[in-house]
Amino acid sequence: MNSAEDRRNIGAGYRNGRGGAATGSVNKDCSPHPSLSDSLEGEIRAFLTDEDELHTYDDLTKVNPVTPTTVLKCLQARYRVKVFYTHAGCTLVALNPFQPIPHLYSLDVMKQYHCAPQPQEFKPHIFIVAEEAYRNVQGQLQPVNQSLVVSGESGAGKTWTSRCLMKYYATVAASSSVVKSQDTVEKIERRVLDSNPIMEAFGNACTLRNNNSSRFGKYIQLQLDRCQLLVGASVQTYLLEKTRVADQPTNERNFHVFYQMMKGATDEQRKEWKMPLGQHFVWLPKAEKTIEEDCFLDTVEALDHLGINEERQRQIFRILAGLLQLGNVYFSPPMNESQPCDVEEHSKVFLQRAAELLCVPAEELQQCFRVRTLQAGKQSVLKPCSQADCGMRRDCLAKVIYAQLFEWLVTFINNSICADKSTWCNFIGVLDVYGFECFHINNLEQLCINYANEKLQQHFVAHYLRAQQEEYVSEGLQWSFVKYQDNQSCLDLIEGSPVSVFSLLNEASRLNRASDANTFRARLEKELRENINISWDKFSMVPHFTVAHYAGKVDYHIEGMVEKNKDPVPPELISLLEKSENSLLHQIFSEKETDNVTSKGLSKVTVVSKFKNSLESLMKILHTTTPHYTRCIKPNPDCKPLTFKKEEVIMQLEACGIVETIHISAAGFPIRIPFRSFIQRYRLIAKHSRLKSQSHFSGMYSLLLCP
Ligand SMILES: Nc1ncnc2c1ncn2[C@@H]1O[C@H](COP(=O)(O)OP(=O)(O)OP(=O)(O)O)[C@@H](O)[C@H]1O
Repeated sequence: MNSAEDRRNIGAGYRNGRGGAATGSVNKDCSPHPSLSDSLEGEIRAFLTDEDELHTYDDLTKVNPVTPTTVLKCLQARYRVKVFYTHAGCTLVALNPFQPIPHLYSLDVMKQYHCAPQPQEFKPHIFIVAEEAYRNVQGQLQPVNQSLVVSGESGAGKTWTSRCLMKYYATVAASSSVVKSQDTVEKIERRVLDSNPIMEAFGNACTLRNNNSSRFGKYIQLQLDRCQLLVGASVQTYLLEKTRVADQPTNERNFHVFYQMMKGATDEQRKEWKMPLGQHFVWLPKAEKTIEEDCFLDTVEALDHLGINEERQRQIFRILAGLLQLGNVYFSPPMNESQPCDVEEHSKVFLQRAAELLCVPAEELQQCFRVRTLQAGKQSVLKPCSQADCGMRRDCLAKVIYAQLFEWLVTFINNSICADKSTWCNFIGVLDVYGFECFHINNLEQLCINYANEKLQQHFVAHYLRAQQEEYVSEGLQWSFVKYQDNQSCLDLIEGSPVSVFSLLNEASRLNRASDANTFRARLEKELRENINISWDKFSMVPHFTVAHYAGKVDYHIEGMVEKNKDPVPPELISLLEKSENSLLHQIFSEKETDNVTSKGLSKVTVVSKFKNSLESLMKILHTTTPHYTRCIKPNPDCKPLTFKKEEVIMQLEACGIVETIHISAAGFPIRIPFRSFIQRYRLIAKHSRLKSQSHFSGMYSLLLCP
C-alpha cells in the first residue's frame, strides 16, 4: 500500500476547476512540469496561511486549490471547532465526534431544517441530505424514489447516521399528519424505530474497531404515501457474520444479545436459561466488559412494541441460551478409532442443558455431533466423526440456528412494519453496509464485505464520476475530463465471467472432495495472473492471494475458504431441529426450505453466489433511485472523542475519491432536471424566451450552474 504521503502526492496534482466546465479549464495536472507544481505548491501554501479561515469552508468545492492537503486541513480545522459536517459537492462528509452532541440532533433542529425554505443555506448537516431527499419525493422529479447511501469504514458512524436519518423521517414525515389518528402514526413510527435496537442486538457486536459494529448490511426502505407521510418500512439484510456465534476473533465479543441476557436476566430467567451468575461460557468472551449496548430491557421493550409476544420471546431466549451451552461442549478422541468420540466428562452437563433448552432429545443431539450418516445407494451407513469434525458439527448447528433465527426476526419485523402496497407510492431507502475490512487474517467474510464496498464504490463512480462527465460531453459542453480511479477491473477480478475469484471458488466448491488450499491457490494464479489487481507474495508459506481494492490491498487466506463457500449443514442436524419441541425452532426448520438449507441439509447455493445475487438486486434498486452519498470518516482508530489523526483521515478521503468528487462537483453542474419537467415547471415564465422551442436543447437534461 502506498504511504499516506505518497498518495497525497498523487492527489496533489489536481487543481480547483471551479467554474471551469464551460471554459474547459479543469486542470488535471498530473504532469511533472516543475513550474506547474511549483505554482501549485505556492497556491497551497497561500491558501493554508490564513489558518483562522479554514474552518469556515462549509463546502469543499470552495476550497482553492483542491488538493488532499487543503481538504484535509479544512476538515481538521472544522473538527477542532466541533463542526462535524461538510459538503463536498454531491457528497456530505460526516466526521465522527465520538462523543454525544445532543443539541445537534434535537427535535428543534430537525424542525428548523424541515421548515426552512432553503435548508441548503443552513450549516451542513445530515438533515440537509434527509430533507433534500424528502423534497425530491415531494417534487416528484424522476427518479422520485431516493437512496441515501451511507458509507465509511468500521466505526466511522454509518449506523449512527442511518438511525439519525430514520429518526428524522419518523419525525418530519409523521408530525404533519392530519389524516391519520395520532395513535396509528405513532405506532408505525415507533415500530420502524424499534426495529433498530432489535437488529442491533442480534446483528451487532463489539469488535476491536467499534463497540457497536454491524455484522450485517441493511437497506431500509421507508415507505411514503401520497402526502409524503411515513406509512411503513421494510428491511433487506445482507450476509450476517454468523461465524461469530461460535468463533469470536481474539479480543472481540459475540453478538450483543448474549451479553444482554447474561447481564440483564432476572433470577427466574437465569434459572430457566440455566445461566447461573458467574457461569463461564466459552462463546461469551470479554463478558466482564460493559458497553452501552448491553441493555437487555431495551431489546425486550422493542420486541414488545413490534408485537413479539411473551411466549415467542421466551422461545427466542431459550434458543439463544441453548446456543451458549453448546459452546461449552467438548469432545475427546475415542480409545478405538472405529468408535465415536466421547463427550468430555465436564461437558456432559452443558450438552444436557443445551438439549433441554433447544427442546431436542440429548441422546440424539450427541449422536448428531459424533456420527455421520452416509448414503450408500438405498442404505444408510453410520460413520464416527473425528474429534475436529465433532467440533465443526457443533459450531455448524449453532451458526445455522442463529442465522435462521435472525432471518426469522427480520421477516417478523418486515411483517410488522411493512405497509400494504396500495397505501404507499414512493420510498426513501437508507443503505448501511459494513465498511471496508482489512485484518491480519482475512477470509471469505472479508472478501464478501470488501466486494460489497467495491460494488458501492462502482455505483458512485458510475453514477457520479463517469456519468456526469459523459453527460457534459453529450450535452455538447466543453469539458476536460477529470481522471478518477475506476474499480471495474477489481470487480471483474472478483465477480467477472467467465473466470474470476468467485467462479473459481464455486468451481472448487462443486467438487465432491475436500479442497486443498495450495491447489486452489495454483488454480487462481494460473487463471487470473493477467489481472493487475491480484498478486501473490512469493515468499509466503501461507496459501493466500492479495487483492488491490480501491481502498487498499488486502491479503486473503485461502485455507478454509472453499468450505466456507459451500457452507454445508449436515442433514442430521436439520432433521433433529425439525423435531424440536420449541415451536419456533420447529417452525423455522420445517416450514420452509431456505436457499442454503434443505431438508437434506445440503447447500444448494454457495455463499458467494447468494451474496452476489442479493447485491445485484440491491444495485438494481439503487439504479432506479436518486442517490445521495454520505461519507462517514473515522477521525482516529481508537474511537477517542474529538481526536483527529491526519494519516487516518487522509487515507479514508483518498479511498473514496473525495478530491476527484470535489473537482467534478466544483467544475460541474450540480442541478439537473429532465427537460420535460423543466419545461413543465418553467414554461410560464418563459413566454417569450427560447424555452418554448425544445429544438434549442440537445440533451436529456437542463443543467444548471449554481450561483
Ligand atoms: N454523529 C455522531 N455523534 C456522536 N457519536 C457518534 C456519531 N457518529 C458515530 N458516533 C459514535 O461512533 C460509534 C461508531 O459509530 P457506528 O456504529 O455508527 O459506526 P459504523 O460505521 O456503523 O461501524 P460498523 O461498520 O463497524 O458497523 C457510535 O457507537 C457512536 O458512539
